[in-house]
Formats: sequence, structure tokens, C-alpha cells
Amino acid sequence: MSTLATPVESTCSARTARAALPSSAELKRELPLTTATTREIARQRHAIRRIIHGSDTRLLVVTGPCSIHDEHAAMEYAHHLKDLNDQVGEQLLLVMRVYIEKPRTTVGWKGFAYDPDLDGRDDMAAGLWRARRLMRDIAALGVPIATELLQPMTAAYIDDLVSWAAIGARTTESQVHRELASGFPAPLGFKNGTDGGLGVALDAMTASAHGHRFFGVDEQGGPAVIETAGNPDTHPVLRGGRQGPNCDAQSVEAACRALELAGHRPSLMVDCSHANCGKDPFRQPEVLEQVIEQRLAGQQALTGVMIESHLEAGRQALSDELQHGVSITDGCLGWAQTRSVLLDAAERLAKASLSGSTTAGVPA
Ligand SMILES: O=C[C@H](O)[C@H](O)COP(=O)(O)O
Ligand SMILES: C=C(OP(=O)(O)O)C(=O)O
Repeated sequence: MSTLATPVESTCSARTARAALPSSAELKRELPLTTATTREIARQRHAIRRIIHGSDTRLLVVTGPCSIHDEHAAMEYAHHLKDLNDQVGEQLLLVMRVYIEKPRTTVGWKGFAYDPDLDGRDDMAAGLWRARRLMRDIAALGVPIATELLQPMTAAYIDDLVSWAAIGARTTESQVHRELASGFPAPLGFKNGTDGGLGVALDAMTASAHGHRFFGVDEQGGPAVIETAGNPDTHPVLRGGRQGPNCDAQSVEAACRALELAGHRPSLMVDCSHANCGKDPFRQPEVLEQVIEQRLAGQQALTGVMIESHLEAGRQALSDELQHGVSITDGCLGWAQTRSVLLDAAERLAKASLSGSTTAGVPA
């Protein structure tokens, strides 16, 4: 007699279409970019490509909130970044994290695009609309935008606004995300896995450099076979892993060797947050310091850093009484300290390049 349970016919559907969404073409028509902003974004992407390929020696700095949850605070941060860029622009290229989707280890608030009112209603149509409007306003200031590409469908709603994108540690190994990266029109970083493994990021770079055909949704919202040309502008992001950080000189050299062996140019971004700071946002300056030290000692493969930073330091739980400018996901460095560590980094890089040292990050 079989010990297998008899399958029971399900009486309810596990999947329900809850609300209609505009197509990406419709949303783009409703919230268009000016020609000047489009040109500026093309310039920013070009500058970032030059940095990751080693022909611009500035350090790429992706900094900003762990997640966006309040448009006013985000705009305030963008203004601060714009002002700072005027001071450090010779040494650093500042790009703002405008993360509208969050990958969760299990469950939790999934980001502004999902639940912009923070009330659990998940008004995702409003989330997409407000996320695009916010990105458009930040881009109009001339501040370059970084975001994580998480749900492949949402990328089409904002792909014209982003100057640098990330594929996160939880999705770098996913074929779907590698396909998405292969057609994304901007430079892109693949995080190492949450276990610290770099191999998945190297495989992702190889996979996304190729063109792909895959199942997707076209600009009009219809099911379509999507064809991509491949993205040659990718690099790993070292974010540490379960064994600890991977931003020390030895780990960076090992990552460079692994990149070369896999046929890629050594170019690395170090995420000062996540496992590189043991999830303690106040240790991010130490990680940045390690990167600057390595650059000054001649490590030219370190082309970028990432910092989780908000107007105010720390984090808060999602509640009805939120403090202005404090993260509701991972803890962040406050703006005052972010500004101070970036000014210091820029000054040290500038001094080293004035002294004629090739170790200032100027490739020989
Ligand atoms: O940067 C963000 C978080 O580390 C990531 O979204 C995972 O968050 P969780 O572990 O709190 O779900
Ligand atoms: C979720 C993030 O990072 P990771 O994928 O490295 O956990 C992030 O940078 O917001």
C-alpha cells in the first residue's frame, strides 16, 4: 500500500491579480525626462564606465540611505550630495543610493516601490509612480542615481534614470538577474554572495557580458521574448560574508587574481556596510579608511566604495512616529559624519596625486 498522501484538490487560488499597473511606456510618458537630464545621465554613465575601466582615476562613491521611505528626506540628502560633489568632484564621483526595493532575508518591508505609505496596503501603482517621480527630481538636480535591480519587471520603469545599478548578494547567482543585467543600459556591480563567495559574482559578470533571449514584458506591458546585447560594464562588489569582511589587502589581491583568471579586468567596489562592517554602520569609516590606505599604497583595482548613509545616524523600527531622516532598514552613518569622512578621503587622495605619487590612484 502506498504511504504517499492522496493529493487534495486545492479549492483556492494561491495567486490573484490584485490591481492593474501602467506599462513602463505609460509611466515614462506621464513622468518624462527633459533632454538636458537625459544627456546628463548619459554623461554620468560614461564617467562611471571610465572609472570602472581604469581611464578615470577618481573613486566612485555610491552613498545614501539603505532604503528610501520618505521623498522629502531623500531630496534633502540629494541636495547635500550635490553640494559636496562641488567640493570633492576632482577626486570622487558621488552617486546617490536611491533604493526603492529591498531584498529580505525572510520577510519584512520590501521598499518604497511596494509600500510607499508604510501602512502595509502595498499600493504598488503609487509606489512605482512616486519612485519614478523621486528619481526624476534627483536626476534633474544633476545627482547620479544608483539602485538595486530586484524585481525584473520594475527595472523597465526606471532604467532611463539610473547611472549605476547593483545586483544584490541574494540574487547575484540568479540567471534571471544576470539576464536583466545583460540588457541594463548602465554600469553595474554584482555583490558577492551572502556566504562571502566571490565566484557567483565572477560567473554573473561572464553571464551578463553575453547577449540573452528570455521571457519578459515589453514596454507596452505585453509578454515578449526579450533580446539583450550583453553588458560589458560590470564589476564585483565586495560586501563581506558569513566568515567576516573581505575588504583587507589580502582579500582584495585574491579578488583581483580571481578576476584575471576569469578573464575580467580587476576593478572592485568595496561595500563599507553589510558584512564588511559587521552590520555596525558606525564602523563604515574604518572600512573606507582601509580602501583609501590600499589606494594610497598603489592598489589601483579599488575603483569604488559604497556607504549606507542617511541624514541622521542609526536606524529605527517602522512605526507611526518616525524620526525624520533615520533609516527604517539597515543602520546608516549620519550625513555629518559621511561628509566629514568623504572630505577627508578626497583631501588625502588629492595630496597624494599632487605629490606625484602613482599610488594616489593614477594608473601608470
Ligand atoms: O541592505 C539591506 C539588508 O541588509 C537586506 O535588505 C536584508 O535585510 P534583512 O536581513 O533585514 O531582511
Ligand atoms: C541589500 C543590500 O546589500 P546586500 O545585497 O549586499 O545584502 C544593499 O546594498 O542594500
